[in-house]
Amino acid sequence: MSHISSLQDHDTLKRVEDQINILSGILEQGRKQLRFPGRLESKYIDQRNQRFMEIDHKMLIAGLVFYLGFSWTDFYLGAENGPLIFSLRVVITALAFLFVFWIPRSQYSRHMVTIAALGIFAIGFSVIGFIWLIPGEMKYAYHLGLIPIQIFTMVVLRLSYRSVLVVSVAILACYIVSLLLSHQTVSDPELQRLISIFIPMFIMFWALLIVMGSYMAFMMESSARSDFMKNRLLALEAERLQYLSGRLHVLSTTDSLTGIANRRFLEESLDTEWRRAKRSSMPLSLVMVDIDKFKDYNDLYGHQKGDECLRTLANKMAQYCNRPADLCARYGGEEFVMLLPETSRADAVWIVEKMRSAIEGMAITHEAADSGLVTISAGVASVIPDDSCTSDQLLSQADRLLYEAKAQGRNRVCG
Ligand SMILES: Nc1nc2c(ncn2[C@@H]2O[C@H](COP(=O)(O)OP(=O)(O)OP(=O)(O)O)[C@@H](O)[C@H]2O)c(=O)[nH]1
Repeated sequence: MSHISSLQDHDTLKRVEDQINILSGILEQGRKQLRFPGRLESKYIDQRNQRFMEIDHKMLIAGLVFYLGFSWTDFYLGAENGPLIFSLRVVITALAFLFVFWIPRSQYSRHMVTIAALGIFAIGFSVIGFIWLIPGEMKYAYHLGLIPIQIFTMVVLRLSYRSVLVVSVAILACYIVSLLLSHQTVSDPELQRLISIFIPMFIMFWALLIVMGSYMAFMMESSARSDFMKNRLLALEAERLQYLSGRLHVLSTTDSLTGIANRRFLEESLDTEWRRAKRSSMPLSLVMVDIDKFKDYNDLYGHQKGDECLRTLANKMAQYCNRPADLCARYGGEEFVMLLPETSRADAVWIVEKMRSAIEGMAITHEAADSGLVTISAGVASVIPDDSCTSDQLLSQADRLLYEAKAQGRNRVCG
């Protein structure tokens, strides 16, 4: 992993941990949350809208069908205004249907709950209008129509207690204003007495329903928000753990000095690639690389310069492992191993020879070496794995060939 990507990873972890701290802080306060800070609120609104679409959208459609279904009363009770009330009901239903299907697909979909609240208010307002249009005492039957609308408000908008409260109070307020403006009296004194008792009772029952409905919505919204926070916290904790386990895996498989794979990772990869090559009957090449006279280099230039040299060479060697399954690992000390799956001996020798020459070409001074420069020796072993051999034998063969390269005078590849 490069230094830059590890910095970016660290930023990711910090961002996740910051969010965990904010959420844990809110949860620890134990207060009921009705608005989250910043982007958390818009995430919650997205989730609430999704839920609204899954359940309440269908209820809106059912409610509208029910509203339209009551058109028979318009003709039955509306007398000469019957056709007008019916036409108004049809137009309002058609407009509402248009909104119900268009809003979720439009750019206003984020505000669907608010728009639904406005729609329910409009339906309630229309019933108050119909009360004005129904002649005589029959209009009182329409007062009852406001109660299903109140119940519908409480059910459909239950996840937004503000909407329940505002829509319910607004419809009730319009109803009371309409009563005050109409000053209607009926000729039968007995009926008038009944109505003068019925209306205040009706308003009281309605107000009670609003108080209960708003409280229920308040509890449901705060519990939905608390569930949202807990789920979000769990998701963030999972993200953090995933990051940390990934980081742990990188640390446990990376050589800390050079940043390339370590011996443990090489052994895991060798095992995997061995089995893969065996299945596909493809050649697997393994290269053992050793820096020439590295002890003298350390003695001459010091251990720190030696470390620097190891890093430079490791980087260079990694550049010759181009395919996704190729691997360059530090095997120990100044020894490296390259694993080249699906690569024949000839191809592997060709790659390693190019690498050896490139390292020599880097012209790193090494006064104790015959050439005066830092060089490498390498042994290349290849096999098409089967049951007659093991990966350890492949390693031993590469090691033997490396020593042959050393014996032949160093700065060469044997394969
Ligand atoms: N600076 C540094 N040196 C290391 C490290 N690991 C191993 N070495 C040194 O690498 C040297 C390896 O020396 P030898 O195995 O004797 O071989 P050589 O001097 O390279 O000689 P040949 O292999 O025969 O060419 C030792 O002096 C180790 O101390 C390391 O992490 N950093």
